[in-house]
Amino acid sequence: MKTVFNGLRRFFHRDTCDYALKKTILKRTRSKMDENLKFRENPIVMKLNSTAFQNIFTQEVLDLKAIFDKYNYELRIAGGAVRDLLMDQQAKDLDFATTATPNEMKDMFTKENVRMINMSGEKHGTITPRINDKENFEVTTLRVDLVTDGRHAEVEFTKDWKLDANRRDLTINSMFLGFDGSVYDYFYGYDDLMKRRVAFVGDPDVRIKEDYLRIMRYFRFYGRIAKSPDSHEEYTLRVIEKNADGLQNVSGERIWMELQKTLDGNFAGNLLKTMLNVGVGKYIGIPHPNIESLDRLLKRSQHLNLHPMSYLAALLNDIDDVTLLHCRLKFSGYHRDMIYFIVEHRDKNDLTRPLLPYEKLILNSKIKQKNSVEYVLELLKYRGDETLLKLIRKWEIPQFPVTGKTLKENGVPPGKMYGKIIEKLKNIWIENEYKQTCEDLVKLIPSFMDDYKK
Ligand SMILES: Nc1ccn([C@@H]2O[C@H](COP(=O)(O)OP(=O)(O)OP(=O)(O)O)[C@@H](O)[C@H]2O)c(=O)n1
Ligand SMILES: [Mg+2]
Repeated sequence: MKTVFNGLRRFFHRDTCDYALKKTILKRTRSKMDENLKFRENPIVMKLNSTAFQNIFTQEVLDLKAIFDKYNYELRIAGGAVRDLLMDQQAKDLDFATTATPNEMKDMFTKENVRMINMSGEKHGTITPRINDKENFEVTTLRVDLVTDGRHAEVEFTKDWKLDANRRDLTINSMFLGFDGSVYDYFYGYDDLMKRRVAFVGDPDVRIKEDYLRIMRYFRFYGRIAKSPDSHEEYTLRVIEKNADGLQNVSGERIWMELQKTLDGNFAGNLLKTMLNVGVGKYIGIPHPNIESLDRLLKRSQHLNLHPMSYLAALLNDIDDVTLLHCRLKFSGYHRDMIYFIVEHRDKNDLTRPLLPYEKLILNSKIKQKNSVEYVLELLKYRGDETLLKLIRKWEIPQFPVTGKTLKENGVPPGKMYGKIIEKLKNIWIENEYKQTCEDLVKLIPSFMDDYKK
């Protein structure tokens, strides 16, 4: 009760809260559950017994469960792993939910000599024990999100599994799995999963306002679950549209993490278009998307297993757009260089030696050769040029025969001249189709030295 009061007090002193958010908070503090939300009285919908399910029981998982049993706390697998196991996929990582509070867990693990790491999640209920000095597990106390600012939540712990399921984003992510294989499903997530339906738990408006990143998660899971590219529920899309501006306060890194997975999955192009249609672009660094160019890309190259960067590149009009997007999403160096590379070189043509521009890009690149080969392959996929793609895949990268040592042995003084002469020799060697040997090229050095001395 004290937590509720503190939450409310803090909330009413916050002038940044908008009206919709206030509504959300009042509703959750009053009834603790979304009003009028239909739920199953008897939540156990089935018993899992698949191989994927049996595979989760490593010694460490069993030892973790034994500790909770010893202290009489309930422990279940929550969220994503349940969803994946129900689709007969291996669970990537296991998130656990428990009736024990963080303090109770800390006491228990301390008594059992289990080390806990990364205590930063504690105020949201997450404790991370390291079992047998081998594996870390995130175990989170059942909770209700009281006050949310669209990114972070102030929480209250509960013993009610249904309330914890209610605060989760999508019905398919709101199930729990007992160690005996029982699947606990309060909000018809199992039915939705079977129907391949992606829906928020209860009112999408409430769920999204609790954490605007859920807009991006919706599209990611749509790609994972849905059978066809455009079977979104109209109401869900309208609510996303209404809330798209909430994404402006979500960090670029988190947005990019979700978007990258979406563009790596099914229906990437369609989902990107739907996102832009509902007005997400402006808030994720693509204020003026070139949809026609994306359509052309999809037509010529969709079957080539495009990299996420190609989809994004198609939407960008020029290098300035790339810079804007990078500033918003904070790409890694590898991704940043790839998207600059594609946009910079996508319009180049050479009809006499069509491979030449790509060979030059690889041989002259200032970035690691392995990366430049990957960028060129993606550029050709982007262009939909399957003939060149095959040729460049077969191309054996020739070794440039001149090195710094060669220059030194031929009397070039160390310093700036080295780089310039190497570059010049390399271009001549490329233009002559790599036929010249080191001896041939060395003969050209004196004339270049004269040029640079002038
Ligand atoms: N914004 C978010 C993030 C997470 N969750 C809940 O927390 C669970 C775990 O989150 P996370 O690990 O991020 O996603 P998963 O669903 O496990 O998917 P993945 O397989 O990608 O880990 C989700 O299933 C969901 O129940 C949520 O409700 N809202
Ligand atoms: Mg997960």
